[in-house]
Amino acid sequence: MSTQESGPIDGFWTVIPAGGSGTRLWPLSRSGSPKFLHDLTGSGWSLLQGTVDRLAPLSEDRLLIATGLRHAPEVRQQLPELGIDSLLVEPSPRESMPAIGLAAAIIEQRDHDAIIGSFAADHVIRDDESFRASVREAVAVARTGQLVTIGIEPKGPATGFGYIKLGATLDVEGAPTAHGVDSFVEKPDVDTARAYLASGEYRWNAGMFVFRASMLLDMLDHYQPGLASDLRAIADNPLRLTELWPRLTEIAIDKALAEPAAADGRVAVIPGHFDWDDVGDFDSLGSLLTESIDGVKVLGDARDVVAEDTTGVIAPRSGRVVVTLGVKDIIVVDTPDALLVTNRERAQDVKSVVQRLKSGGRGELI
Ligand SMILES: Nc1nc2c(ncn2[C@@H]2O[C@H](COP(=O)(O)OP(=O)(O)O[C@H]3O[C@H](CO)[C@@H](O)[C@H](O)[C@@H]3O)[C@@H](O)[C@H]2O)c(=O)[nH]1
Repeated sequence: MSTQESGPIDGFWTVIPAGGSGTRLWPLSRSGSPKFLHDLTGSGWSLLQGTVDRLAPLSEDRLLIATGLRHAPEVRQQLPELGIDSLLVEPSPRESMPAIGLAAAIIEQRDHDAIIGSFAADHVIRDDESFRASVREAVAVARTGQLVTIGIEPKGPATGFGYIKLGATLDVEGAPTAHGVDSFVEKPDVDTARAYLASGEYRWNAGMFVFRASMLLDMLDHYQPGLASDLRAIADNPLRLTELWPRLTEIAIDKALAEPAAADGRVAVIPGHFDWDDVGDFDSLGSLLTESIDGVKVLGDARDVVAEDTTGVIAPRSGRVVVTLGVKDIIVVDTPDALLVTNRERAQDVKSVVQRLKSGGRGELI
C-alpha cells in the first residue's frame, strides 16, 4: 500500500470518543455543551462535524461516535445522516478507555478483521490530506498487530499534552515514516517538556490511536482484564449496559493501554506533519482564528464588537455589543449568563476559576 493512495481503506472504521467538557474554554464550553459541539474556528461547522468530514473519505459510513447521554440529542441534530448503529450512548463519563474499548468490542462483532482509528472529536487539523496520509501509514502498521499512534512535532514545551518518545525506525511496507515507541509520558512539567523539545526525540501525543479491533481487545484482556470482560459482556448483550457501565474502571486509553504496551514494545508511531491543535484554551483558539478585525480576533458576529486600540480575542455570544478601548491581549467571552474577562497569558488558568465556581455553589454555570 502506498501512502499516496486515495479512496476508502478496506475494513477501516472511524471511532470518535466525544466526551470531556473543555473547562478551559468556559463559558463557551459547558458540561452540557462541550467544545466538540461548537464551531470554534468560524468555519460554520462544529469540531465534531469537522472530524467526521475529515475521516469520511477513509472510512465512509463505517463510523461509531461514543458520547454521553446528555450530548446524544445534539450530536444527532448536528449529524442527521448518522446511522442508528453509529452512535454509542454512554450512561455516564468514564474517560476514553471504556468508550474506545466498547466501540472496539461492538465493531469486532460486526467486522471481525476491522481496523479502527480513534480520533478526538474536538481537535482542529488544517491539512486534511497530510493527516489522511498519516492515517494510511498507521493502518499499514496496525495490520501487523501493533497499537499505532500519530505523533505531532512539538511546537513548544507544552505541559497540557502527553509526549511520545520515538524508538527505532520500523520496516513496514506502506509506512515509510513509522517508528517504534519507547515510552509515553503524560503531561510533564515545563522543565521536562523543554528537555524533550531540545532532544528532538519526542512527539506530542494527539490522542490518535489506530489498531486492529481484535488486537485491542486482546491487549485489554492482558492489561485490564476486568474492564475487558465487562466490555465484551456489554457488546454481547447491550441490555447489560446500564447494569455494568457504572462499575467500569474510569481510565484513559493512554494509561490503560498505551503506556504499558509501549513498555512491552507493542506500540508504533507515525510522525504526523500536519497542522494540529487541540484548541485547549482561548489563547490557542485566538491563533486559529484567521480573520482579525481592528487587531482583534472575533469568534461570533463581528458587528457585535467595537474594539479600539485593542488586541486579543472577543467572543460576543449574548446579543450585547462588546466595546473595548486601549486593552492589550485581552480575552472577553460574553454569554447570556456569564462573562469572562482575562488575558492571553492567563488563558490556561480558566480551568481553576471554573473549579472555584463549582466549589462555590455555582455548578449550574459549568
Ligand atoms: N466518549 C467519551 N469520550 C471521552 C470521555 N472522556 C474523555 N473522552 C475523550 O477522550 C479524548 C481525550 O480525553 P481528554 O480528557 O480530552 O484528554 P486530555 O486530558 O486532553 O489528554 C489526552 O489528549 C491530549 C491531546 O489532546 C494528549 O496530549 C494527552 O496525552 C492525552 O491523550 C477526547 O476525545 C475526549 O473527548 C468519556 O467519558 N467518554
